[in-house]
Amino acid sequence: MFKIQIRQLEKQFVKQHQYVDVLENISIDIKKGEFVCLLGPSGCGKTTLLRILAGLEKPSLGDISIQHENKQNPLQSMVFQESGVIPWMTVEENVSFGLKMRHMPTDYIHEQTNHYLEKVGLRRFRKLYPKELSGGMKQRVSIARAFANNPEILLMDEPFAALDEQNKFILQEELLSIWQETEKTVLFITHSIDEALLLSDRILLMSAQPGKIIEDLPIQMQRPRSIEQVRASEDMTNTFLNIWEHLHREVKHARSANH
Ligand SMILES: Nc1ncnc2c1ncn2[C@@H]1O[C@H](COP(=O)(O)OP(=O)(O)OP(=O)(O)O)[C@@H](O)[C@H]1O
Repeated sequence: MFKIQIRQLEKQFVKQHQYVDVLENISIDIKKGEFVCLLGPSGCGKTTLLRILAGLEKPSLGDISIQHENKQNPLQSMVFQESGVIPWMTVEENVSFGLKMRHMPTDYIHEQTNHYLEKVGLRRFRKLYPKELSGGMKQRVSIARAFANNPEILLMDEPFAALDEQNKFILQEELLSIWQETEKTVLFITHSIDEALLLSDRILLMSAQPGKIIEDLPIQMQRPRSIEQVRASEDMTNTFLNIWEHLHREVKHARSANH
């Protein structure tokens, strides 16, 4: 059963009075509970694809469908690179915001909020405001809020890109632990090959603009994975090099097309 189906999706934008093809012939099937990473050169349309799935942009052509199993749940939640926390709300209020907006029962809001604050290690900091938090803590708030809202799918746009390496590893582990518990379907954009190898069931590689899916790589290494295991595995090293060469080629191709 596919949770997300994308069929022959195309997207054009008008830039300086000209049509620009940003996404071309994108067809993707994502199973329920899959963790899929999108990896591709800068400007290839990853964020545009996520924004289309979030309902923030319309496709120029093609179809998307997200299976809405429980109509009480929101269809999707999005987590951005820059923290999407609301500055005048405490940590706790930020996490419970979506649930309150949907008028969920008070007990359920408390339960969900406490559970996810615990999962991301923020229970002690529940009364703090975003200006009192580090970058890593703010991203934890965003992740807790996204999962607490119990969406059908999670869309994550480079959520850890601005974090230092240590914080990144800790948040990746926390995210995987929550994902395994909730069995949510996740579509995750990253520029980091290591991150994609650590997190993914599948990596979708995109070409330079106009963005097309040019490889669909299953990552079969057993979980839980640590970055040390990923680096020590010969299979993963080969996949890393394959992706690296692909990105290198695409970036060169994009540069020569621009000159
Ligand atoms: N609203 C818009 N109007 C016009 N052009 C846009 C708009 N949004 C995005 N674009 C263009 O579409 C292309 C793809 O942008 P997008 O942000 O989706 O790429 P990306 O792969 O996510 O890039 P990065 O990895 O650098 O974040 C870029 O050339 C961008 O300038």
